[in-house]
Amino acid sequence: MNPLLLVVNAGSSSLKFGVYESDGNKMLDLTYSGQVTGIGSTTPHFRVRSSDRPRLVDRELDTHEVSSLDQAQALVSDWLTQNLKRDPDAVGHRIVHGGPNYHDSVLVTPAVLQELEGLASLAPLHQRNNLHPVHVIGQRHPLLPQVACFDTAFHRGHRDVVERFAIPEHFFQRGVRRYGFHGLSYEYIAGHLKRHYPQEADGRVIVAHLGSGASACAMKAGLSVETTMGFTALDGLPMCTRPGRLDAGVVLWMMEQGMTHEDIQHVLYYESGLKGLSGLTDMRELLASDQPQAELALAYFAYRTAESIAGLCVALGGLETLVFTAGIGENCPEIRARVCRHLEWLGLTLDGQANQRNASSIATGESAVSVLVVPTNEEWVIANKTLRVLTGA
Ligand SMILES: Nc1ncnc2c1ncn2[C@@H]1O[C@H](COP(=O)(O)OP(=O)(O)O)[C@@H](O)[C@H]1O
Ligand SMILES: CC(=O)OP(=O)(O)O
Ligand SMILES: [Mg+2]
Repeated sequence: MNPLLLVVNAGSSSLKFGVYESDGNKMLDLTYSGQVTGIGSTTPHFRVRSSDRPRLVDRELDTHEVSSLDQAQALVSDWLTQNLKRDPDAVGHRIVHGGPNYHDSVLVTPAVLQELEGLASLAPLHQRNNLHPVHVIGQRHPLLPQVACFDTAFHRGHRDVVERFAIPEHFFQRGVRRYGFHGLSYEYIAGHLKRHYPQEADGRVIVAHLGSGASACAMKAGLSVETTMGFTALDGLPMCTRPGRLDAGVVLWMMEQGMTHEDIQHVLYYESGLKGLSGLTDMRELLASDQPQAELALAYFAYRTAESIAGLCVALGGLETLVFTAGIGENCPEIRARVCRHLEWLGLTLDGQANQRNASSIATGESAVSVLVVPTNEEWVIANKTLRVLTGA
């Protein structure tokens, strides 16, 4: 029988999953893909599509039904138990932080699990949530292979000037480095460009992954050469509840005011970014609001995102292709337009109608930079990596 793979991708506001059948060498069919989105928001939603039914499940949830990722995991686990005709042969997980030692996906062993748990404080929104299903599945099915696929792996191998912080060397030796995240998404985009836009893929590309967490990555020949996130998933672009780049002096000031580590962590991971500026977390709510704070949050998000994209141009010596992806990047013409307006000095001009339609190519014919909208698919990358670890290929 063909191996069946389950993929679990826990983001900061969503839980996505996929069930894939493979022939042992390559992926054949996506049996189910599903997601619980808007976790912790006022509009959580559960969707599942199968190969023949695009809306197998399409259910709005009550806020209290899934106010946490734990509840979302229980919901998905119950659904899979009721609907999968047989147990999967392996499970692939998105694990946000791989630390200094993991350059590629690995089979989870008790030692690997222990090391990954040790990184939890570097990704408080994600790591424990990512590892929770590994534990639960491991307890129920101790012989089932589970594979950890890292957000950080795609960025390993950066040059020293990119990977280092300008602080004393011993911190670097102890793992204080710019790791970068969203690597599974960037790897998907790199593969997509190679297949569908081979000429662009060979050139100077920046990918803006704008979801609940947001970052951007400069790529040359499909490889990451620079990215905006660093030691943790706090740095770089502003996000739904994280500030993005922040003067470290602000954290020192908070400590001086008597705030505890926990208080500061909470402010930086749950209360900042769009929410800090406007009180609203979801981009759709912001766009619908007529409050001046909502306008400030939108303007800040677009300005700082464009500013970071401009910074990444230094790593590439210019820019030929800009790709928008993830929840906001794929679905939000207003934000793409605002970001691109800040980049017009690059010779970039957007085709307003194509942008409004979420078309796959949204720059004008005269634009010096081509602008693409590519739906990301981290689950597909995880499924392929899981299969490779299983087969030792
Ligand atoms: N149609 C839309 N218009 C604008 N923003 C959207 C739309 N759909 C989703 N989003 C935004 O995308 C975000 C989720 O992106 P996603 O990449 O799924 O996040 P994550 O994987 O980090 O949980 C939401 O917080 C919301 O702000
Ligand atoms: C790393 C990160 O921020 O991930 P997400 O966008 O899924 O929250
Ligand atoms: Mg995500």
